[in-house]
Parts: sequence; C-alpha cells; structure tokens
Amino acid sequence: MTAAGRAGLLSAGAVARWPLPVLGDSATAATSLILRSRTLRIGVLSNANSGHNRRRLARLAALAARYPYVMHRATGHGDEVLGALQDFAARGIDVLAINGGDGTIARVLGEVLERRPFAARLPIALLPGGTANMTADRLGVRGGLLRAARRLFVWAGGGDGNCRPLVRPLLRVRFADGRDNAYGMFLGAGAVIQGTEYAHREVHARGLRNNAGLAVAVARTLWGLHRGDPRFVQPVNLTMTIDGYTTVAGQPMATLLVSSLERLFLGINPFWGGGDGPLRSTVLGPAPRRLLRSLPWLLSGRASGAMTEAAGYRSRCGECLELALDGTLNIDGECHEVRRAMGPVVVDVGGRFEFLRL
Ligand SMILES: Nc1ncnc2c1ncn2[C@@H]1O[C@H](COP(=O)(O)OP(=O)(O)OP(=O)(O)O)[C@@H](O)[C@H]1O
Repeated sequence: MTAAGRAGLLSAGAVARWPLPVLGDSATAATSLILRSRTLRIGVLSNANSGHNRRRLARLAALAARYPYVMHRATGHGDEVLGALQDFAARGIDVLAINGGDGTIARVLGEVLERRPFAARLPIALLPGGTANMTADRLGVRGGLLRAARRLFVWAGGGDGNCRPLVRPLLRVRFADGRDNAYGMFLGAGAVIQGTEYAHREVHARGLRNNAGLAVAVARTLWGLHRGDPRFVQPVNLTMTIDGYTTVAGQPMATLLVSSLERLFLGINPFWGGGDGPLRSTVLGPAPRRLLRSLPWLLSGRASGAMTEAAGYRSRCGECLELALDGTLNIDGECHEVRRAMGPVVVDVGGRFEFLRL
C-alpha cells in the first residue's frame, strides 16, 4: 500500500485502515504520522481565560504532566501565542493541540499561517476548552475537556484510539484599512451580532453557557427575525461579490453568515447554495418570507421552494468574497467594525489544516 493509501483511520502506533474521506486536500501530515512508529510529541497550548479552562486548567495541566511526551503551555493573552509556538517548534513537536474556544483556535492558527513558527504544517488536535466550542465540536477530539485530553494523550503514546484526519480551510479576512488580518472558521454580521449580544445579556448571565444556551439564543434570534423585532432585525446595506460576481448589490440584509465548516454549532447547516469553493455564504433579507416554515430546510443545508432570492434567501459557495457594509463583523467571537468607505473586506482561504478527529 502506498503512503497516501495508508492515510485512513489511523492510530499513532502505525496501524491504519483505508479509506479515509479527507475533504478538500491531501492528508500529507497524517500520512507522515502513520509512518512513524514512535510516540508522538504533543504541544498543548491552553488559553487560560477561555470558558472551560477557567475552572479546569489546573486539572488539565496535572493530566498533561503525567505524559512525558506532552508539553503544556498556558497563555494569559493572545500576544503570548507566538512565543509558545516557537518554544514548541524548538522542541520538535509532532502535533499541535489547541485548548480553548473558537477565538483561541482562530488566533493560534492565524499565527501559524502569518508567522510560520514551524518548518512544516503540523496536524492539529482541538480540545474544547472554550465556551461554545463550535470548531472543536466539529473538528476536535471528542468528549469533555479532560476526557478529550486523556484520549489524545493516550493515542499519541501509541495506545487505543482511532483517528480520522479532516482537512479544513481557515478563513482569512483582510481589511482595506491595513489592520491585521483576522482568521477563523465563521464570520457573521447582522442578526448574528444582535443574537450574540442577546446571548451575553440574557442567556450567559443566567448561567446557561453550553449548547442549551446556544439553542436558546438561536431560537430567540430566529423568532425575532420572524417577528421583525428591531432588537434582532437591524438591516444593513450590503454589497457582496463572490469570485468577481456581484451577488448582493447594496441591498438591505438582516443576516450574513460565512463559514468553511460543513456544520455550525448544534449541527446546523444554514448553507444550501451551489457554486464551487470552500467558502459557504448565506444572506437573509430583512423580512424573509415564510421563515418559520422554511426552518427545517434552512437549518439543514437544503432549500424549500419558498426560499428564493425574491423571498429574501440567498446562499452561494465560492473561493473569495468581497463585502462592503457599515457595521460589525463577528469572526469566531471577535468583533471587528468595518465601514464601506474603507474599501471592501476580502474573505478567502488563508490556509488548510489537518484536524485530528479522535
Ligand atoms: N492563546 C490565547 N491565550 C490567551 N488569550 C487568548 C488566546 N487566544 C485568544 N485569546 C483571547 O481570549 C478570548 C477568549 O477566547 P475564546 O474565544 O477561545 O474563548 P471563549 O469565548 O470562552 O470560547 P468560545 O469562542 O468557544 O465561545 C478571546 O477574546 C481571544 O482574543
């Protein structure tokens, strides 16, 4: 069997089964992983301030200390990320584990792409140390934080566990005013911003920070959209081009979603549009017709007959999006103010990573 052929379900010990559905790219790093029979060295970078880490970091650090091939670094600020990555590179890690939420993953992978601390692109393991953990839920090691960490460490030592590498692109967001690029798996505007504010104000404040809290916030936002509630519907004029074609020409929109993930939190897939390219986008007008009746389709990657552009529904895939609007973009939980006058915001693929799904 060729090396590429062995890149199937794989264990660190070198036993692998074929076939492997690697989406969008070749599994180069995973292939080289399975050719090794030794224990894998893991560098775990934890965000000390993200959701679950605030309570569980000490236990995670104690767990990591039990495995001699695991190096653990906790950072208290994003500015410390590059130093930690350079330290891992100097120690020759085989796998980079990121323990934090969506914002941490975006920050760390963005630094990997922009500053290139590693000579080669390493496989990534995600541990759900954040609050919503949307990306880790889709691409990371399964289970709660400590269980997932133990599973990763045992697997890396050659123990039990099957690993399915998934290749996914990271969005790169470039601003025309020269500020630093942003990275992430998800970009939202319009009702996403109002829904997030609602979640912080009404849901998190009541202690509901997990998927149940997310479900409440999403349901409330959709209800607000259905009712035209101004707390959730604050139309913004949007111009959007996808791969050079203008798909929205200065029209009011209530919601913009862009992602490189196949599903978002709670498994929802609000992208049904065709077109080539890994960036999936959806735009909802200020009063999408028959919204409640369309939800089963809208949330599962399909379009009902009612979901036409004239009725306020647009969805399309592409390689490169240009956005012009006055408002706020939420990129994996980080908010960025943008103005039309600055020039368009360009969203494309910053790079692809291989995520170890265990
Ligand atoms: N490595 C890091 N160390 C410390 N702080 C970081 C690091 N990476 C990002 N940050 C900052 O920490 C904040 C919170 O991170 P993150 O979004 O990962 O946690 P969360 O909000 O609890 O989780 P989620 O995004 O899954 O809801 C972000 O504002 C981010 O800028």
